[in-house]
Amino acid sequence: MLRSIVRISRVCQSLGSLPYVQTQLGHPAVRTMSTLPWPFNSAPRDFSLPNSSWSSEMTRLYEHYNSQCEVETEDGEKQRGPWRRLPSYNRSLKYAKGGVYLSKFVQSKARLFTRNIKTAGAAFEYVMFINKEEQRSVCIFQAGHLLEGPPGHVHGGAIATMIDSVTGTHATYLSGPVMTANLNINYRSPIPLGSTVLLESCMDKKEGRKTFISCKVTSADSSKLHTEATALFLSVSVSHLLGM
Ligand SMILES: CCCCCCCCCC(=O)SCCNC(=O)CCNC(=O)[C@H](O)C(C)(C)COP(=O)(O)OP(=O)(O)OC[C@H]1O[C@@H](n2cnc3c(N)ncnc32)[C@H](O)[C@@H]1OP(=O)(O)O
Repeated sequence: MLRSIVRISRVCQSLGSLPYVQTQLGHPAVRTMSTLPWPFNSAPRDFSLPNSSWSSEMTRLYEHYNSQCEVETEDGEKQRGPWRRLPSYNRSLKYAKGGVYLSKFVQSKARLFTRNIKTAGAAFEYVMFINKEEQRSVCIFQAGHLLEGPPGHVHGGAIATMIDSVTGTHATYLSGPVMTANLNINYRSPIPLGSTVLLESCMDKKEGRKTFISCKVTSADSSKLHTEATALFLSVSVSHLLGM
């Protein structure tokens, strides 16, 4: 028991020195793993890559943003573009530095809420891109049949979940470990089940520990506003985040 506690505290220290977000955003350790061929490749499945459930609209938008993650210079050289795709796992803690040990002790059966359904396309299909310079993000979201609220339309709680996830990821990217303190949502028009929508978030301001983010959900062609939200995130310590 004592040994476990010592191990947990060491892991917490190493996590504390590493912004939590680095895990989600392609921590070098994850990249190294993914370069090894199978069966030595123990990298987790990245849930934000295209799969057969994606609609043509979802795929088109993915390709639009993905093509801007790497651009070609006039000399034909490739360089990083304005956007960056964020990988997404269903058990992020396990893939943090030292997290493989911590995940054995902390909620070992826990899975990221939005990534916990195995059937592709059944619930939350999404991919998120960040534009660091413009401090904004975009998420392409396709709502599956398990997210029904009003007949044929997406449940308001599922929309709130996506807004919290997108603004929360964005705030984490900007400010390190954070928790949602306040989330304010206006539902303007229902989202048809199975449709692809865009969630666009931008940072409004940062004041000390507070990061203010706003977000809007629109149809894929941006012509229809579905939902608007503002969110406040407070920077927290890693131990607060893990409830320790
Ligand atoms: C890559 C990662 C991907 C992540 C994606 C998923 C993201 C999902 C994010 C979540 O869903 S987090 C889960 C839902 N949130 C929670 O469970 C948070 C529960 N609440 C808390 O843990 C604490 O209340 C909290 C950390 C938010 C704040 O507690 P603190 O003790 O750190 O702050 P404190 O109460 O001292 O307040 C600090 C400042 O914030 C202000 N504040 C706190 N709560 C507020 C609030 N709700 N509304 C407005 N202002 C608030 C407070 O007035 C004060 O302002 P001033 O400094 O100007 O005086």
